Amino acid sequence: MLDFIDISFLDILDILLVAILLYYIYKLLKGTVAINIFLGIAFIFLIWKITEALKMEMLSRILGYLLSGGVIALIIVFQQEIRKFLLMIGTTNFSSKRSFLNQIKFLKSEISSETNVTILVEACKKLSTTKTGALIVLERTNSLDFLTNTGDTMNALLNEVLLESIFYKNSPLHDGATIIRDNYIVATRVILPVSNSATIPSRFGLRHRAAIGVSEKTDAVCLLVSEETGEISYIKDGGFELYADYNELIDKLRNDIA
Ligand SMILES: Nc1ncnc2c1ncn2[C@@H]1O[C@H](COP(=O)(O)OP(=O)(O)OP(=O)(O)O)[C@@H](O)[C@H]1O
Repeated sequence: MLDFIDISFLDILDILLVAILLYYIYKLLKGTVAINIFLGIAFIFLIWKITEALKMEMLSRILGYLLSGGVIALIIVFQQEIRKFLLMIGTTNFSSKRSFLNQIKFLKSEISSETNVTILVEACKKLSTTKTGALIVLERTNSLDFLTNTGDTMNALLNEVLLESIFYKNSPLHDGATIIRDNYIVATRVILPVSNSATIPSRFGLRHRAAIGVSEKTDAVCLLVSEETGEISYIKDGGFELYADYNELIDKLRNDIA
């Protein structure tokens, strides 16, 4: 009687993989209009499965044709998202680049690969007191190469004065975002994808939307100094990470990029 509860290991694996797939799709579409299209399709799929189970031949066949024929339409509608999805999967380094580097640290003792978080926060504090706008993106496991190409590449060891001078208002490099990989500034004047999320309060402009955008599309985290208020924001996973003081911010950063 309880035959239907007979769940094998492969069933659990199947459910787990579908859950991971759905999570990635949700992460990709969160805050965009595409999420409504996705929910619409999921709803039609659910109805189709119910009509199939209830053996409602005609309706299930119509919905089946609609869904199978719609695959091509979906590829066209979601062209951008599919591209980003593949990029996200393709650039996810499951073995964690940093832990690998840490393991072979003894081979390159004089070169530090770990981001110096204190330098970052000290630079932001200085920029904050002068109300100088800044947008710093910290690469994690997803490669940001597709973004660095939109700006000027450089290869400079992270340095507080250098960071401050990049964002200095009259500097030719101050516009756009600066990308940090390990302990290096690898690009400046980078154009980030802007978030369309309707939940971002209207007082936040493009700088904040760009920081949220890149943290939605990739696993990068951002430090942002507002030109208007001098406030330092820490952005992660498409949202603001709150912190009580600078020490907590440093701890959070260390945790997230270690
Ligand atoms: N897509 C983008 N990618 C990277 N940087 C961007 C992007 N859009 C805007 N910026 C940066 O943000 C600056 C404009 O910020 P804006 O005033 O619109 O933002 P804000 O969120 O209100 O921040 P602030 O509080 O500093 O004013 C631009 O000069 C540019 O340097």
